[in-house]
Amino acid sequence: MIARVIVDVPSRQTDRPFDYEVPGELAGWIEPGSRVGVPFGGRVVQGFVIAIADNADVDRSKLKPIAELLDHLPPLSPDLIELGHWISEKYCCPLTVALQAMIPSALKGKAESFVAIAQDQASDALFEPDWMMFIRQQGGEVKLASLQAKYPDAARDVKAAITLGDLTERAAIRDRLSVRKVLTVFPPADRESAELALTAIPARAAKQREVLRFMIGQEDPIQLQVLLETLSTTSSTVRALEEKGLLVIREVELDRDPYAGRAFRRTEPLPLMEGQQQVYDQIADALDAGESQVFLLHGVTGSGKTEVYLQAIEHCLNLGRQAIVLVPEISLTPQMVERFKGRFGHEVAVLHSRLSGGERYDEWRKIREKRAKVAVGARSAIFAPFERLGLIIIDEEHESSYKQEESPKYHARDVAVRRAKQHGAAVVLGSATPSLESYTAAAMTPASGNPGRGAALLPMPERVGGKPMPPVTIVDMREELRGGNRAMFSRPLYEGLKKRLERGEQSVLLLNRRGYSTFVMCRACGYTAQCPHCDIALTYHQKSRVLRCHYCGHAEGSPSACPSCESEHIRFFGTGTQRVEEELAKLFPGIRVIRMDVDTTTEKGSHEKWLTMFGERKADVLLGTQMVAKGLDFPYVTLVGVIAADTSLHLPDFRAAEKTFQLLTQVAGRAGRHQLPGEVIIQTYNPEHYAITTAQHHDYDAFVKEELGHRRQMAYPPYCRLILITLSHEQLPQVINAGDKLAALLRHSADEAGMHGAGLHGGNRFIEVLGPVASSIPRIKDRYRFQCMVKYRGNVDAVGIVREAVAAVARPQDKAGVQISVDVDPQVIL
Ligand SMILES: Nc1ncnc2c1ncn2[C@@H]1O[C@H](COP(=O)(O)OP(=O)(O)OP(=O)(O)O)[C@@H](O)[C@H]1O
Ligand SMILES: [Zn+2]
Ligand SMILES: [Zn+2]
Repeated sequence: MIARVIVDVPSRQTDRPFDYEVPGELAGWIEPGSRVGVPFGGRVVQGFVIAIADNADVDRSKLKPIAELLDHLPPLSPDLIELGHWISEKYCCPLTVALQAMIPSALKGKAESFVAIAQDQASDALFEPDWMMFIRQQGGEVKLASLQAKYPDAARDVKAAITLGDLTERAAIRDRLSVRKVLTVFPPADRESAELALTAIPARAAKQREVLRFMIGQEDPIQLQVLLETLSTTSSTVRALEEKGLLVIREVELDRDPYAGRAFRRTEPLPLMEGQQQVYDQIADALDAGESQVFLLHGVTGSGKTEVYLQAIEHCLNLGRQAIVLVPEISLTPQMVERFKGRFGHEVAVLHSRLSGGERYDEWRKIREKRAKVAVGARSAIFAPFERLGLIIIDEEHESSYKQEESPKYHARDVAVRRAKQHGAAVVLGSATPSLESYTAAAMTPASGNPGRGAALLPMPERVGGKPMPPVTIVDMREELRGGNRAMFSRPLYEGLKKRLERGEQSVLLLNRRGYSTFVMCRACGYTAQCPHCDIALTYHQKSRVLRCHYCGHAEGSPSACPSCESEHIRFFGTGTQRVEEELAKLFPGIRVIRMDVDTTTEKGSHEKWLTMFGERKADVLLGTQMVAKGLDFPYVTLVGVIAADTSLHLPDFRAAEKTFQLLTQVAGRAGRHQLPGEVIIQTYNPEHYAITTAQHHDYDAFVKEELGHRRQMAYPPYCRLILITLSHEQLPQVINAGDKLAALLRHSADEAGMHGAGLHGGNRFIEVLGPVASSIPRIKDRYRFQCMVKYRGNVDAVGIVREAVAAVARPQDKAGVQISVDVDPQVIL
């Protein structure tokens, strides 16, 4: 039997399967998806079996055997392997990179060396060195690392022993983490005879009696440590009972449950509102039909999308299938998790990056071992290893965080559609502000009947219970300035906050973080602190008083005088949110403010802590960045204020207006969701910009119409697709050279395909190559960066053209060569 293995050596030359012999004893265990250790280039590396074959492509006698099998259940299934091929093709990355992205990082093993005493080495206690005795004591084999640690002076002897063949060396893959096991005590199986034995225990062994009596009355096994603490006894007492055969102590696999000890109040399905019911029925029909179908659920904020998700999932589970729910990392708040745990209890596995590696691994195992039926998580939860997937929900589908920024640069939305096809599952993309890509795809297909290849649009234009959308006031900050107000709060926002304080209601304040970053500036000469390795300003961290670069991690102390003009008028601007907080305290003495930004939410569980506090009305204002804009549902929030709406409008990104509109609409949606009516105040310097005026009127359609006009004119998505190619090198001429070469190759291929050239944007099929130009951050980590952009439309294999051109320019063997990275459908263009 031959196994085709993809080795975990991500490079272009190794991006193909290698054949290995399956040793007889592993034949029954190895299957496609198995994780194995294989000899490769003189070491042992991890790999995935992607196929089993009878015959090898090469001379079979030359094949090496698989060294080891790493898990008893293969972590990947054939459908995930197929998905991996698709990702590697579509997003231009090695297959191993795509496969690695699908499994928890705990399973990214690394090789470890072991040394063993050779079979024919007889024991010679008199003359054997200590280290040899040590290996014998350990059962004949030890980790090389532990031998090195214990006998640092023996290196020469050990090496000699290996050369002579007295010791053999073996490599194996070790996982970063393993299953956590704890000693657990089991109650006596036969309680009657245990009662008898109890009477036979002598009175002086009172502790033993107490433990046994306790265990007889115990229904479930109990962790040894807990037992010892409960009865304040020692393990020798329990061991004594074990020796008498009265109790059993065994190692039991433990799940590191991040939500352990948390009681989630069970919720029942709510009777659906009419709008919800219509949407639900369509999704349920698709689930019943078991055919893959994509829906775009366009529901305004507070329209009750989550309840529709919950009931659709319930229907899916009743059909014996499983469901995945993706939510943006930032809104994967306890409030959100609670809603799913509250409905489906233990059947929910939660996967997000704030869990430790071990916790994430255990949640993943719950899915793998069929103990969980619903996975709620961020982007990578799309790979949850379910076998019969029925439903995939992507909440806030417009969020750019669904696109992974490092390789594999996949978009979870596109992967979801592909996975759903494999399983005959339904996909529900939900948003109050759908991305233009999804919306145009859905708008072209009718909501009922056969939706063909696109998505079916499911509108929910009204809030639950007919509650009105909150009125939005736009404040022109230029007018405020002309009127003599130079503060960061306009008069209407100041009045609004004051009123809320008087009434004991709550406010949410959003600071659009981008552009408001923290920096150091000299007031005398205008000097700003720059990273010496990247062409970008350093960020000031007030807590630690250091200047840090967000791209390369460079850190330095903050200067007390200007390095450029030696003036002492150098100012450190704290984070925008810190400044707002200070201002609030000045204006409203005694005001209780919760500030949520990167600085206050790094600690584990801090999100939860702040939101719980706010929910308990222990604060008047929740102030924060993007993270306060999404998903929150608090009944006493009656005012939402946006401090500066336009900081994101002028970014060099064709999606700037779309992102601004989405953010404003989302945050406005936090107000007046329950009994109390809400109000929204947006401060801006661009009051007539359509992204702001349409957000004011909650008018998604008007925004889309205007924005699509611009996109069509400039030939940007959704009117075409993009591939961004970034080249980098430490030497500027090298990057420029490689960039020119790459662009020339791309243009040549495009011409050959007969489709190159400007002015073709009107056609149904075109491909255009832009650049090379310097990236908008021209240098990161001492590497200069240039980029080319490929725009294309229609039935063109642009990815194929790019792949070939990149392969021709890049020399992967040459580590010092120009690095080229390809981003298909980029979300961030920097
Ligand atoms: N059928 C229903 N009957 C009564 N209340 C409901 C119903 N459906 C939802 N709700 C309530 O309405 C409120 C808003 O619902 P939900 O949070 O699901 O809206 P949403 O569309 O997800 O909003 P957003 O996009 O703003 O997060 C919640 O408090 C929810 O409990
Ligand atoms: Zn830097
Ligand atoms: Zn200066």
